[in-house]
This record gives sequence, C-alpha cells and structure tokens, in this order.
Amino acid sequence: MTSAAAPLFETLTVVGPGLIGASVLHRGRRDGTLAKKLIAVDINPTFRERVRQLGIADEVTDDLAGAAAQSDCVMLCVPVGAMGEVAATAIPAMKPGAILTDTGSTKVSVIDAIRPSLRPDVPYVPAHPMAGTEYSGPDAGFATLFDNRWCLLTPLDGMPDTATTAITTLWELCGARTRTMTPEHHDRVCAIVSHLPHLLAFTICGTADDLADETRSEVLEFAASGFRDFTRIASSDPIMWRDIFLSNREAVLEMLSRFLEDAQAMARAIRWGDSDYIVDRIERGRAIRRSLLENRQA
Ligand SMILES: NC(=O)c1ccc[n+]([C@@H]2O[C@H](COP(=O)([O-])OP(=O)(O)OC[C@H]3O[C@@H](n4cnc5c(N)ncnc54)[C@H](O)[C@@H]3O)[C@@H](O)[C@H]2O)c1
Ligand SMILES: O=C(O)C(=O)C[C@]1(C(=O)O)C=C[C@@H](O)C=C1
Repeated sequence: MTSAAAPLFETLTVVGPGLIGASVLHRGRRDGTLAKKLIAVDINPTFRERVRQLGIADEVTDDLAGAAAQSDCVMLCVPVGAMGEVAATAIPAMKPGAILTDTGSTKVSVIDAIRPSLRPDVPYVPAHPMAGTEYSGPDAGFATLFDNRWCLLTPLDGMPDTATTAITTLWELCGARTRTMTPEHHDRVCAIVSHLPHLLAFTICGTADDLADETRSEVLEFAASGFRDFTRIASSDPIMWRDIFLSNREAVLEMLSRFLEDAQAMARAIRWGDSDYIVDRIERGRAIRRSLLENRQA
C-alpha cells in the first residue's frame, strides 16, 4: 500500500476567502495535499459565518496576526488596494521561514505596497492565478477553478528559490500551470488580456444603458448573446475592479490608447468602405478565438 504524500504545509492561512481564497480552501479540503490545517481570515462576519457553514477551513477568524503566527504560508486574497495594510499586520506576526504570497491581479503596485513590511526571514512570492468568474465572496469558490489555468509568478530578486518552488507546487496542486515573469511584464500582459476587456465591458454596458435612458427605448430588452457576453464580465465586483484599474493605471491607460487608435482605424475603414481592412480585423479575431479554444482543449 502506498502512503499519500505529506501535505505541502503544516498550516496555510488564506486571508480573504472570497472567490479565489475559497477556491484554494475547497481544493485544500478536497485532497488534503495543501496543508494539514487550513485557516480562513476575513473582516466580514457574514463571510466568516459562510466559510464555517461551507466547512472549508479548520479555523475561521478575524484575528489575522494570530492566524499568521501559526502558519507556514500566508496567502493574501484580498482586493489589491487592501494588500499593503493586510501584509503590514500579517508579516510581523509570521514565524521565521514562513512564506507570504498573494493572488492580486496586479503585481507592481501590490509588491510596492507590501515591500515596506517585508522581513529578511519571511520570503514573499507574488502570484496571480489567471482564473476567475464574475462572482465574488465565499459562495463563489469551487475546487476546480484553477484546473489547467495559468498561474503567473513574479518572484523578487534575493528571495530563496525554495519559497518560489513551494508556491509553484501549491498552484500545481491546485491544478494550475505556472509561468514566471517580471512584475512589469505581468502588468502589461494583464492590462491587455484582462483589464482592458473589463474596462470595455463596463463602458459598453454604461453606454447602452445611457442610450436606453435617453431614447426611453428598449435597447437592453433586445440584447442577444453578443451583448450578454459583455454583461457577464461587467457584473464583476466593483471594489476589486476599481482597485485593479487604479493600481495598474499606466499599463491600462497605455493599452486603452492603443485600443482607441485601432478602433479609430476601424471607424475609418467603415467610413471609407475599406472592406479588406474590415475583413482582415475580423479574421484575426476568429483566429485568436480558435487558437484559445485549441489551447484550452490541449
Ligand atoms: N475574481 C477574479 O477573477 C480574480 C482572479 C485572479 C485574482 N484575483 C485577485 O484575487 C484577490 C481576491 O479576489 P476575489 O475575486 O477572490 O475577491 P472577493 O471579493 O471574492 O473576496 C475578497 C475577500 O477579501 C475579504 N477582505 C477584504 N478586505 C479584507 C481585509 N482587510 N482583511 C481580511 N479580509 C478582507 C472580503 O471580505 C472577501 O471575503 C484580488 O486581489 C483579485 O484582484 C481575482
Ligand atoms: O473569467 C472571468 O470572469 C474573469 O474575469 C477572470 C479574470 C480575467 O480577466 O480573465 C479576471 C481577473 C483576474 O485577475 C484573472 C482572471
């Protein structure tokens, strides 16, 4: 009989058991590979009660320092604007050698916010699982969220390789594939593949709604699946997305201005009847969709 491998950590604390944090806890609960003991910390009493009811943590508390003091790994899953403050409470309480990590959707500003609290004996490994849904809070979490999705790691110079290896293993145990890159590159990549699409979705829904008000017409009533696909993204959490836009300001604005130039070019092609240009852009879109679907199936 083969014995199961020992869990990666003795104790893992998830701070902010919302969509991402609760999904990690579900995964940890499912096969016990992440940690012997799972702790959930949240400031919201209703969410703490929900996590207790879901049974996905061994301990649920609002005492961040107390939880951090018991843990071999503390994972911050709070909105990016709260990372600095939460890290400032957790890090002083952590055991020497325990690892701090986060799941924030932006990396440069999160690292800048956490850096002043860092201790030489507490390695920090920033990470970002490229998986999610439009839902938030503990009820949104599920164990398979990260299966076959990327988790991007942006390790800092001078941190021990063992810490990066442990966080890589954690995400692989969660079902993800991992890739390492600089925080700056991460933020530019995410600005185009995640942050700009959300900005467009929030904006187009607002524009359609304004038009419906102005014309007192049923613009939204006839929305079929194209517009509905935008509304799914646009229903994402306002605090999370406010924080992402403000913390990745430069890269988001750069990608937005690139996009606006390309949209202008499309407008010009439509105005002057440049069919070749229009067809070329649409074909590029179809090719991208096809390659994404092929990769997802691989
Ligand atoms: N939603 C996504 O698709 C997605 C994907 C990848 C990464 N992320 C990132 O992961 C993080 C969590 O996102 P989410 O979608 O799980 O958010 P969420 O809103 O579902 O959960 C956040 C949780 O943090 C708690 N919280 C907020 N401030 C806190 C504090 N000071 N102390 C303790 N708990 C606090 C909230 O009560 C909530 O339970 C964010 O940084 C986000 O940018 C999100
Ligand atoms: O699938 C969705 O609904 C998401 O918005 C997930 C999504 C994304 O844009 O792909 C959102 C933010 C993250 O930081 C990572 C993933």
